[in-house]
Amino acid sequence: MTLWGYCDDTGVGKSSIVCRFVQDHFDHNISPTIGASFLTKTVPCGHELHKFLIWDTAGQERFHSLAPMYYRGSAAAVIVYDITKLDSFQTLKKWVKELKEHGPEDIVVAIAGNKNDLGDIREVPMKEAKDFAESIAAIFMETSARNAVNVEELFQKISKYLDSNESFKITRQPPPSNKRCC
Ligand SMILES: Nc1nc2c(ncn2[C@@H]2O[C@H](COP(=O)(O)OP(=O)(O)OP(=O)(O)O)[C@@H](O)[C@H]2O)c(=O)[nH]1
Repeated sequence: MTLWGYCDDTGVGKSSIVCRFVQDHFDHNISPTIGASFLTKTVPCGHELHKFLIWDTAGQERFHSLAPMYYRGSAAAVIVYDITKLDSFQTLKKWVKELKEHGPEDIVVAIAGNKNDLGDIREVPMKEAKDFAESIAAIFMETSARNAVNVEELFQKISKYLDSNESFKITRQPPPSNKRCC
């Protein structure tokens, strides 16, 4: 799975979403990603465990050319924009186009409108983003890594979607006896 998104000034919150998902933690002073970070998390899904192998890619423009290295081998891609930055939503559309043209044919696309705790300075209406996601058959959720809103749910939704699709590539592991694991 690959996460990416881009915003001119501060980041859209990709690393913060992954940090919330993997460690249930939010760092106000998180550093910009250089290149990409790799993290894993195993979550229960029905009677199985799903192991997420996550590439958190850098949003800065100088790293854009590296993106194909990460999405080419991915079963799913989460494209993140910042609901308070219209330009990040416009950039998301460019990434969707690139993914459709150069990404794996069956890649699952999820769109996350992050920072929804900042709704009072919102620039991207939720309906516009939802309609766009529907038009490309993508999963859509507004999230807040800061307030832990919809982050777990986003990954659960992707997990369920991939589970219902025979061609998914997330590693399956046998569940341990009576034990939940993360
Ligand atoms: N209010 C609010 N701020 C957030 C949220 N998520 C991230 N941030 C802040 O946004 C800034 C950028 O977050 P990052 O997680 O580094 O963003 P990124 O997309 O990984 O950035 P790059 O690594 O540069 O691509 C940081 O100051 C975070 O604290 C959120 O849900 N709400």
